[in-house]
Amino acid sequence: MILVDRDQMRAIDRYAINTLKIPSICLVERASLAVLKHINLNKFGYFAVVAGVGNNGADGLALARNLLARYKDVEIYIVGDVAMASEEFKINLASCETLCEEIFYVESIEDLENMEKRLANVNLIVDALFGTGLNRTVTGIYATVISILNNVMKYKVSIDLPSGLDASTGMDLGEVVDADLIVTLQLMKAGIYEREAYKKKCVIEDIGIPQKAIDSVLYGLVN
Ligand SMILES: NC(=O)C1=CN([C@@H]2O[C@H](COP(=O)(O)OP(=O)(O)OC[C@H]3O[C@@H](n4cnc5c(N)ncnc54)[C@H](O)[C@@H]3O)[C@@H](O)[C@H]2O)[C@@H](O)CC1
Ligand SMILES: [K+]
Repeated sequence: MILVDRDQMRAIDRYAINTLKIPSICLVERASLAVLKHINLNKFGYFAVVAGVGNNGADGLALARNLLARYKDVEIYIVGDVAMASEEFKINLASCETLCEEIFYVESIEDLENMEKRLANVNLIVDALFGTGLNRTVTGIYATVISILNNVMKYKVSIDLPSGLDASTGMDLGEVVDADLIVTLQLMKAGIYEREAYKKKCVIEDIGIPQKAIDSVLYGLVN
């Protein structure tokens, strides 16, 4: 099995997007469908997607949109400054706004309390706060959100990485989402593999990044 650290995975993403000209939004869509594949829609009908404003959040919003397209109940919680969001996030948010009545921007203590209360009603929480972009300790509102997710005792699916886990070392960067299932994208992250508890809950899903991107970044192969 190929293991990649944070920098390697991000370089592979960049190679696929910049050199192989695969639109980033297509990778995000593939990521969302890869996660959807692992959700039992007969068992779960009421979802919360908790999203940061990077591309992990974009994956989460694309998943929310795909769940909404299947007439599922979805509440969306956004943590972070939307003005600073990635393009892929903004595109998916615009679509979610047309489909979903329940988009909550989590900024204040009242917002956190409201989120905690409402999460008691959902069946499944999607963790789309941080993926490979996480590069420092989780503090402040993000740490509180992760504590709430862990306290509500609902089934949790993390996209790419449990938010708070260092993709390279497997160290906890503060609070970490206690995921029931991790759908990691394209390649196994060294940080997940390091931690038995996470590794055994993790599946790897192809999102269409060509082998050429992997060979080029990991082995310096170019043709
Ligand atoms: N186009 C792409 O690059 C792709 C990205 N994908 C998804 O996007 C993820 C990477 O996305 P991003 O690079 O946007 O990053 P993330 O969405 O993982 O994180 C968002 C941002 O949070 C900030 N951040 C880091 N540590 C923080 C902390 N402790 N507290 C607060 N903010 C913090 C960083 O500025 C980072 O860019 C992957 O894990 C994967 O889920 C996939 O959809 C495949 C394609
Ligand atoms: K995540």
